Amino acid sequence: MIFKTIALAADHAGFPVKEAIKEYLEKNNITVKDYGTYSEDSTDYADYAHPMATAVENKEYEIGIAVCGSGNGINMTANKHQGIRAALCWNVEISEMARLHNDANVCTVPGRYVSIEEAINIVDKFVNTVFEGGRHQKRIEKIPVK
Ligand SMILES: O=C[C@H](O)[C@H](O)[C@H](O)COP(=O)(O)O
Repeated sequence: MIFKTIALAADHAGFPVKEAIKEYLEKNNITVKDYGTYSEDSTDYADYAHPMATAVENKEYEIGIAVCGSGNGINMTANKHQGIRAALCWNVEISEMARLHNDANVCTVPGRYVSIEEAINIVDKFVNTVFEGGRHQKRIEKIPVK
């Protein structure tokens, strides 16, 4: 895997998938910081997405992986951070493109719409794909609002 330190976040809808991802990453000797949530009790995705995104933005962790029901809420929240490029990765190909073309540093997964196996495959592709650079470099540099 390219990345060795990963921050995790989820709401209640993403909790089971987040737990499976955490187990998978730890089995692969990745240093994981879990920003919660820690159960399926109803909660608010922004409370977990913001700390995860801050940690990635501050380079405490190389990338983030975040799960909510649709993936959208947690994705929107993470993308409010200047240093974050969060991509909604709903299949393996999109996950690969998010790294190849967008140098995404947060992978958001729609926990209610993918199986555990699909989620692991999405994450596996994300953490093993290198940004292509080249023409894509100047494009990602144009994303932030100055
Ligand atoms: O974008 C938001 C996420 O999909 C949430 O996980 C979802 O809205 C939670 O829904 P509920 O409160 O009905 O479990």
